[in-house]
Amino acid sequence: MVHPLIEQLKGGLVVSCQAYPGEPLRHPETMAQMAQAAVIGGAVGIRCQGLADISAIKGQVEVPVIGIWKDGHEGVFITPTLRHARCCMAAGADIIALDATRRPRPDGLTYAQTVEALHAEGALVMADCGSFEDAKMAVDAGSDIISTTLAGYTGEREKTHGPDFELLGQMIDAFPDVPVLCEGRIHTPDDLAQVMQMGAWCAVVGTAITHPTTITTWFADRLRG
Ligand SMILES: CC(=O)N[C@H](C=O)[C@@H](O)[C@H](O)[C@H](O)COP(=O)(O)O
Repeated sequence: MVHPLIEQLKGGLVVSCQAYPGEPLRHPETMAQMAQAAVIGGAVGIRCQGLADISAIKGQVEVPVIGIWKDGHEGVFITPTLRHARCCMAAGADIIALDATRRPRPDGLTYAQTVEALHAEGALVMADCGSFEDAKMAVDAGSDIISTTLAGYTGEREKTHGPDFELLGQMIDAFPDVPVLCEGRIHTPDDLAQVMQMGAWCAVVGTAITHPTTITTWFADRLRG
């Protein structure tokens, strides 16, 4: 049985609103404004980072919020421990996304133990996977959603120019009973249409909608040839 909150995301676009450390837009109110703007444009959900951003965004939008807490930048850093996940929950996230790779976690728990503890506390868990093997592990652990988020970032798969269509297809084929979300390098409406046509439950778009510095480089680089 798919939870009603996850059902709400079906067939839709989730917009990731994140600004990175040191960037001009890194402020909870700014991210909350970004999230509101995305919802007005048709986002059915928001993904966001950090406890302050999660609570600021939850205070402004009605759509489900997927919360993460990035701590560090190497190895397991997306909601790396049970403590980080619990804090995201307490900040108001409706769904907690976690690094769902097979790498060791800083608190010594396995991914499955982390999911079990979170489920016992009533949380919904999204698995940020980097490979098919990760996805299998995440499904076995009972994840509520599995996603291609970390494909191309863990050394297990090549970083494709656009979304990792191959991994997405493998996940959709192998796990027909689990919602499979496509996230990572969806840069155009055509990419989005393609992943949804392949059978993704929903898709997350970040950079192409909410990261103006990168979008600017896409244009400015053309001028430099
Ligand atoms: C690998 C990693 O750390 N991904 C992060 C996860 O939250 C974000 O930096 C991405 O922006 C997000 O996944 C959306 O992807 P894209 O920005 O490519 O649409």
